[in-house]
Amino acid sequence: MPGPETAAIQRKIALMGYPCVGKSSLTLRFVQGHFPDAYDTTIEDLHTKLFKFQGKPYDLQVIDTAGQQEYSLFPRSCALDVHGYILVYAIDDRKTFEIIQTIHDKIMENVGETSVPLVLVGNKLDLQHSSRSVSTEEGKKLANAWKAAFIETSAKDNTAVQTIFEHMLYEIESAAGNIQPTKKKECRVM
Ligand SMILES: Nc1nc2c(ncn2[C@@H]2O[C@H](COP(=O)(O)OP(=O)(O)OP(=O)(O)O)[C@@H](O)[C@H]2O)c(=O)[nH]1
Repeated sequence: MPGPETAAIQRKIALMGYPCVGKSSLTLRFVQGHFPDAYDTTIEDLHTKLFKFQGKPYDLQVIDTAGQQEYSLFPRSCALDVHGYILVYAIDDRKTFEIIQTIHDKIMENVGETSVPLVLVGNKLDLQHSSRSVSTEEGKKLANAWKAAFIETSAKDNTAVQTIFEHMLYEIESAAGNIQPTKKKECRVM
């Protein structure tokens, strides 16, 4: 006889960052497995995905936010019941990296907890040889200052996209005391 089914663990994750850094492309790559070929400005989308992490089933809700500029208001949907934040910049666009600090500060102001699970993502890694303008070291340093995980990805080439969400769940579950950190916290870079 089959055993009782394990209920999926529900976690809500928000992607934030300047417009055009690839938040929707990363989300669609992860949720639907493809790279959209047309750019479509996001108002705000909520996606769901069943995902297995460390042998456990997760029911993920992924909020793909409208891109935030310097003076954008903090999205209300990101203020409540969000377990972790994925902050995205594009490695070929310095402005998107500079603004990620402002977005980080707004998260801290609005969520009001000292420790918030965060993953910093440098997207568009496929452009690293032609037009990189933010170094890996700079990304790593910022993530260290925030005590966040760090990863460089390409939604286009499907480089390390799933790893973003594994890092996110690791940050969420270790902050909640549900898993033991395996080693002293450090950046995980692909
Ligand atoms: N080269 C490259 N282009 C990418 C990558 N990810 C996204 N893009 C392109 O960047 C543009 C913006 O992508 P989106 O995913 O719509 O960006 P977004 O951050 O969701 O944008 P907003 O909805 O305006 O906030 C599109 O033209 C994508 O094709 C990537 O990994 N590499």
